[in-house]
Order: sequence, then structure tokens, then C-alpha cells
Amino acid sequence: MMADMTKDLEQQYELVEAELQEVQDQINSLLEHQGRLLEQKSELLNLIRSCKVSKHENLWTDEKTGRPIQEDWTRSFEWDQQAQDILLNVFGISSYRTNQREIINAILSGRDVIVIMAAGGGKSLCYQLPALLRPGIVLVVSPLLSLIHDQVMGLTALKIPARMLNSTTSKEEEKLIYKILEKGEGDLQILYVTPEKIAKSKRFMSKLEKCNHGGRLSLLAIDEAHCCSQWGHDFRPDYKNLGILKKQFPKVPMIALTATATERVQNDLKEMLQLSSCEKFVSSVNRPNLFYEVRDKKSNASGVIDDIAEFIQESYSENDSGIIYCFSRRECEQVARELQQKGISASHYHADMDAAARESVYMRWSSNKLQVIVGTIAFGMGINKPDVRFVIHHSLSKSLETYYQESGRAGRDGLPSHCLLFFRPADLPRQSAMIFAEVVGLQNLYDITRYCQSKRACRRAAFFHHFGEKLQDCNGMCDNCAFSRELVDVDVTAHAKSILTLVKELQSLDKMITLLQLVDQWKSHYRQLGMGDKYVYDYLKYASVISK
Ligand SMILES: Nc1ncnc2c1ncn2[C@@H]1O[C@H](COP(=O)(O)OP(=O)(O)OP(=O)(O)O)[C@@H](O)[C@H]1O
Repeated sequence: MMADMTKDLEQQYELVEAELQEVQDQINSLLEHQGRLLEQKSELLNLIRSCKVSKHENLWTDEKTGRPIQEDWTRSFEWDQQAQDILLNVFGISSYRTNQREIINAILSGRDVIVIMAAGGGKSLCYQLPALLRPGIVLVVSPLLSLIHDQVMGLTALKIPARMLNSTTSKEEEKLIYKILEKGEGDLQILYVTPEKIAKSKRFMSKLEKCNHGGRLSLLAIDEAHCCSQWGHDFRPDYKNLGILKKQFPKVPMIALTATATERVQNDLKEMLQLSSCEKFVSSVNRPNLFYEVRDKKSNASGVIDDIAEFIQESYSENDSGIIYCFSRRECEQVARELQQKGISASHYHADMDAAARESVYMRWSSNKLQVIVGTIAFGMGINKPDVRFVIHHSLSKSLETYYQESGRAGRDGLPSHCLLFFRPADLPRQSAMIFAEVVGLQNLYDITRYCQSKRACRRAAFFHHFGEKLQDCNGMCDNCAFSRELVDVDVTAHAKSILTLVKELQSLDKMITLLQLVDQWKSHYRQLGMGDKYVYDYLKYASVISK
């Protein structure tokens, strides 16, 4: 009798347990659905916002009627044939890439233009070709000497008269350029300057004034225009003063170009450059040839380097170039040294080296005499090597935008390339200490952390989402889309809540502790409750705070 009852109760117990499991499964699936809907919601919101802005921006008003005109920049223009000839015979290019023709048509029609086009998309052509179609000089403001140098060399090789004016220009060359600007004597179609020239040289500005007065200033081009914005990833104070150009030369069209700009950065640079009414051409941020991958980073330094070395040696030959980004100068030196010991030709690059040493490393790498540069973010803008096959992040970047920029140095030639990031949560406090003072620094760090921790979502989708762009197919070009993984959902809400309570307690006591100290305190808290180390260990394992 008793035995029957127990059996009956056990059956009921099992039924309840099964039902509970079913409810839990439903909750998990609903939570997942909620997550997806929230993502969709914010994506749609971004798209609605950008539609509103671009609708407003691309409207040009008819002077007589005051009505807005929507221009069709794809139609035929009187310069079509001449532009096509120059494209083929001077630049050796047979057809335009996305938006190039439309941008050129807008500039040649006298409009101000903002161009957002991914790295390697062909931004330079958008102001270089108009320079050959119009009499006069195109003034290009560019932030880096190395970038300017490469551009002028490239144009000179194409027999296009181009010069540069910066701190390295000889007195003689400067005199010649001033004479050309002032009197129009001499051959010059594209003049590159650094933003300091505009901000600090009254003499240069007065020569430019004379050039414009003589009707010889045909276009103002602002390269790497995101440098204007404090919200961007590479703010340069001298870029803030470039608004003077539009003020002083309101009738000369201006083109502002950048590879990435969020809505906020776009609005900022419009304001800084005084582009109140302009055309905006946004090409996709998608780089279909880049494979994005995140791997767990081992907790010991030599384990990470072993993984990096194995990745390089198994996937690439010595002629395939790559970049490894590290957080600190010391780490760069250590990683480069240990890779060398494993037979990989690698050298470090950081801001503590003198200019000549940095130049030498860069030149050896550019000419394929060195396979890998191990750099801090000082190794950044101005890298002009098209055939970088891999970009490895030894630790995470401070935001998705910086990661997109840094990893985007791979595959500018359009060939398949790999972007690999090694992630461990223990790297987060180092980054958060650096970005705390930035206005949206912490939010940016959360975004990239989410990118790193995601085991399901398409990596590419994170970029579309971040830059407010419509989703596109990844075509299996990220780890989450390419590989199917066995994933187990684990509910760690209770653990997370207890950590949060502990953090709040410490905060109220004004106590500052490191992540590892927090973990220790949390462990001892659980030990006191008699829960045992396994409970804590399991959670830390799931949260990847400790190695698996
Ligand atoms: N229509 C085209 N067809 C083929 N190649 C092109 C075309 N337009 C530009 N290119 C080439 O693409 C390469 C990249 O162009 P460019 O340097 O202007 O890119 P970018 O958009 O400025 O990139 P980044 O932001 O990385 O500097 C150059 O070698 C250029 O000659």
C-alpha cells in the first residue's frame, strides 16, 4: 500500500518536473525571441531615423519656386564621355564602382557632398577625377603625412600634376606652390595639405584666397572627415577649424569623405564643415571578402601566442602579410619577440619608437620583407597596403567602430581575408579604465563585448546594426554563420544577481576592487553560505572569467 503511494507520488513528481522543464524551455525560447525583437526594434528605429535625415538632406530647393528638387545623379550629364575617357586612359579603370559616378556628377554640378564609403571602396577617385575635368586646383585636406605622400606619388606616376604642402615641404617648393596659387603660373591640379596649414598658416590662407579670387579653386576635399567629430574614433583638434573653408569660399563645392560615420558623427561633421545643405552618399559598410571570427583567449600569455602562431603558420605562407593589434606597447614587443622565436617574421610598432624606426618597420612590411606588424592602435590610419590577408586582435578594441576600422585594414584588394579577435573577459577592465572618461565609452565597450560573447548572432549583423544599415546576407563569412556549434542554454540569473548585489554593497562602502578581487570575494561569500566551490566554478566557467 505504502509502496504504491510512493510510486504514485514519484510519478507525479516526474510529471511536474517534466512540465517545469517544458515551461523553462518555453521561457528560454520566449526570451530569445524577445532578444531578437529588441534588436529588430532598434535596427528599425535607426533606419527610420536615417531615412528621415537623408530625405531631408538630399533635397535641393528650387530658387524660384522654393520647392525641393530631388536630383537623379544617375542620369546622363554633358561630361559623361570625357569623364569615361579620363577614367580609362588616365586612371586605367574600366568602370565605376558603387556611387562613384553619382558622387562625381553631384560635385561637377556644384553641390556639396558627404561620402561614406568602406575602406578600399575608391573614395580618392571621387575628387581626383573631377580635378581633371575642371580647370583650377582641387585642395585636399588629409590628416597624415604618410597618406599624403602615397597619394602624391601615385598621382605623379599617373602624370597628374599633384603637390603637397606640409611641415616637410622645402622652402623652394613652398615658394613655387604659393606662386601657382597666387598667380596661376605653373602646373598644379591637386594640392594636398594637412589640417594644420588651414588652422595655423595665415599666409597659406591668403594665397588660397587669391587663388579663389582668380577663379582657380575648383573643389575642396576633406579626407578622413570623421576626424572632425569628437564622437568619431579619431578626433583631430585641427579638423575642428576646417569650417573656415566653407565660410571663406562658399561658392566652391566641398566633398567630405570617410569610411565610417554613425548618424551622430555625420551630423557633427556637417555642422563642423558648415555643410548645411548637401548631398549624402552612403555605401554599405559591408566588406563581403572579410571573414570575421572570435576565439576564446587562453588565460596564460604563452597559450595565446601559441594559438596565434598556429593560426598564421597553418593558414598562410610567408608572403601573406598580416597585422596583430595589442593593447600595450610592452605586449607588442613580447608578442613580436615570441612569434620570431617560433619562426614567424614579425616586428613591433608603437608610439614609443622614434619615427625612423617606425618608418623602417613599415617599409619592410609594405615591401613584403616582414610578414607581420605587431602594433598598438598607433599603427592606424594611413596604412595603404592592399593585400593584408589577416588582422588579429590580441585583445578586444574599445568599440565596434574602432574594431571595424582596425580589422578593415585587411583585404582592401577585395580578396578573401581573415579578421580574428581573441577575447577573454579579463581584458575588459584594462579597456574600461581607458574609456571611462569618454562620453559614450562604456556603452561602446558593452557593444563590442556583446559582439565578442555572442555565440549565435551573425558578426556582420552587428556592424549593420551599429551603423544603422539594413541587414545583408553574410554568406557564411563569419564563424557564427559558418560553423554549427553545440550550445547549451544555462540560466545564471541568480548568480548574476548575487554578483550585482555584492558590487552594489562595495560601491556603497566606496571600495575599489579589481575583477579578480571581486571573484575572490564572491567565492568566499558562497563558501560562507556552504554552497561549495563547484557552484561558483560553474558560473565562472560559463561567464568565461576563468579558462575552460
Ligand atoms: N572603379 C574602380 N574600379 C577598380 N578599382 C578602383 C576603382 N576605384 C578605385 N579603385 C582602386 O581601389 C583602390 C582603393 O581606392 P582608394 O585608395 O581610393 O580607397 P579608399 O576608399 O580611399 O580606401 P581607404 O579608406 O582604405 O583609404 C585603389 O587601388 C584604386 O585605384
